[in-house]
Amino acid sequence: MESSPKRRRISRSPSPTYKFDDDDDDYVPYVPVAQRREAKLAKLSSLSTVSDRTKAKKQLEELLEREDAEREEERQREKTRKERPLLMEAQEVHERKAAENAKKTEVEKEEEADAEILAAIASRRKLASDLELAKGISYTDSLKTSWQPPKYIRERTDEQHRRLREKYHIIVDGEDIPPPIEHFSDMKIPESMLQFLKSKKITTPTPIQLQGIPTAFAGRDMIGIAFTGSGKTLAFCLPLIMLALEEETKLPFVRGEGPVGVVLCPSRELATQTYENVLAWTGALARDGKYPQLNTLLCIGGISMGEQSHVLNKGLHIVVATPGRLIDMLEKRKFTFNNSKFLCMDEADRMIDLGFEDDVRNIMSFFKRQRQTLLFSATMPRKIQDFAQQSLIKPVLVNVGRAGAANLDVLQVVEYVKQEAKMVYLLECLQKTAPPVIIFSENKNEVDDIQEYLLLKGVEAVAIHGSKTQEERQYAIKSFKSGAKDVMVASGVASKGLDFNDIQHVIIFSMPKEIEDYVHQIGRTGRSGKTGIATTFVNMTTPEQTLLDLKYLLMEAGQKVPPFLRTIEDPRAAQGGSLKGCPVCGGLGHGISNCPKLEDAQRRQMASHRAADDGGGY
Ligand SMILES: Nc1ncnc2c1ncn2[C@@H]1O[C@H](COP(=O)(O)OP(=O)(O)OP(=O)(O)O)[C@@H](O)[C@H]1O
Repeated sequence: MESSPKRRRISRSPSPTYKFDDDDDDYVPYVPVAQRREAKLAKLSSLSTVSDRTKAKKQLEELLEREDAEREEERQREKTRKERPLLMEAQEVHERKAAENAKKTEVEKEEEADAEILAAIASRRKLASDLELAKGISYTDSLKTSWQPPKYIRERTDEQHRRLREKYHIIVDGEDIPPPIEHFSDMKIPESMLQFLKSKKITTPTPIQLQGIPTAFAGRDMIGIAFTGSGKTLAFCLPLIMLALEEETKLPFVRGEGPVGVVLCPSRELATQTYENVLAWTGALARDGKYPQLNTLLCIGGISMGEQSHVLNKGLHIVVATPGRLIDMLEKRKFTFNNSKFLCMDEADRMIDLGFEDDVRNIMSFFKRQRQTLLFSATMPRKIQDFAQQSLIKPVLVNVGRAGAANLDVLQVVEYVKQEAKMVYLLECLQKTAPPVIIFSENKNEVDDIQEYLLLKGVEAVAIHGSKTQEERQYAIKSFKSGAKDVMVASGVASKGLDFNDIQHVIIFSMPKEIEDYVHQIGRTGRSGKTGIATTFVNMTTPEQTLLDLKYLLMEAGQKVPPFLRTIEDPRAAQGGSLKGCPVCGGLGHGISNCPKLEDAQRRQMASHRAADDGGGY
């Protein structure tokens, strides 16, 4: 007969982690109470003297009485537990919680509510491709590249890297962060590229470049946050160009092959601008004669792909795109991402924002191998950072200045101007500086009205907004960039990330509701180390919360706060609430529960659900 499993010893060499031996040394078998009593009595009878036996018997009786009393108590507790209705228990929990809550300060309550909303947002699906999500694929290591910093930089201590970052106000987070590099020449960039950058007055890396370029060259996923106009475009394009160069040099691309990577932008204008930069930089390399020509495709709505068929007829290295057209091209298999390994999202917060999220996921599904993913923006609220972090592999966060903070090279002036006086005052305002000037309005009709008014007054103005045709938008940008037109009137959406030379003055005709948009708009001036002015009109129609965000932003940037803004009270301060920045939009004047960005996002989401229900979709 087989021996009882309890007694069986498994005779194999012991594993270091698992114990197959059931004969545990610490094992204490259960002995019933009656048996224990008998054992104790037996022990008692073995005592030699009568007095010893009497004393021990008394002790034993006391012990047994105590044990009986304890058991009876436990039985009673169990009985009441079973008999008490669940509702009563729930009521008690509720009362206990209410009492605890009453003890909490307003700050704690607000923090708890914020944490709950954040947790709800964070529970969204991971930003990974549908394929990866479905198959449960997740990579654990960053992409390997052959690049490494020069030996003398590799030999520096962590403390030296830390001091350098501190000098440039760079905050980093992540594992094994590549070192910051203060000179382009130490980044192992081809000489012809260095010369070209020099000819464009780009001689020393900006803070986001000196930490961001080595990070990306090292193959690391990254979240890059830096002020408007601080040179983010070079920080993400250069790594892609170098990667493409390496691949092309190893084995030249032929028709149907490529691209190596893609830069995704939220607007056609921004994509066009980035594309032009990539063309200039790759052109500079090819002119050198030592490097091959890299081919770049601009993939945006509103332009005919036929125009670019010459690019598709060759091997393709880089694609700069907006999401919609890119998905269309990938679905039509004009090219594939089968061998692509680099994805960068410019203005990533906008891109990940509700609405674009599914497009991004869809685009990721076309990648067939591990990729390096970079996210860049001037404003990157904590919500997006948290969400994005889960989608990247060992990401490095490079943050230059508080996410969402304004560029300190912009002098911010806020003026109270009555609605009906705005147009007339605008003319006066235009006298403050020489052109070029950009005027922003949140409303397309207002953009048209302002342009018409300025044209009537003899001001050379062009206008750009979402309802203009692609030709009209291109004409406006071209004539403004070339200096043929002095003033550009633009809707907020069209403004993000556009880099115009030496804008002297930004006039915000209608203050955007979301403070992030304000930061992007004033960021069209004060670029690449130059200073600029931003004048913003506010009045009774501006929501008080927006004014509060503005007040705090001005205070943070050390700007003058006009008296009418100074008088606006923060309700959170009155309630003793917290004055931290909103984790969703970065605004300093409100908490998450009344964030305008969240409201807008929810509205957009509901609208898209409605459209989908109607069989529409977007
Ligand atoms: N290292 C540098 N030194 C001087 N100028 C630079 C440097 N890097 C970039 N620039 C210039 O600074 C300007 C702004 O750069 P870029 O458009 O990349 O800024 P950005 O950070 O992307 O801004 P935004 O957030 O508004 O998109 C460009 O005209 C660019 O040529």
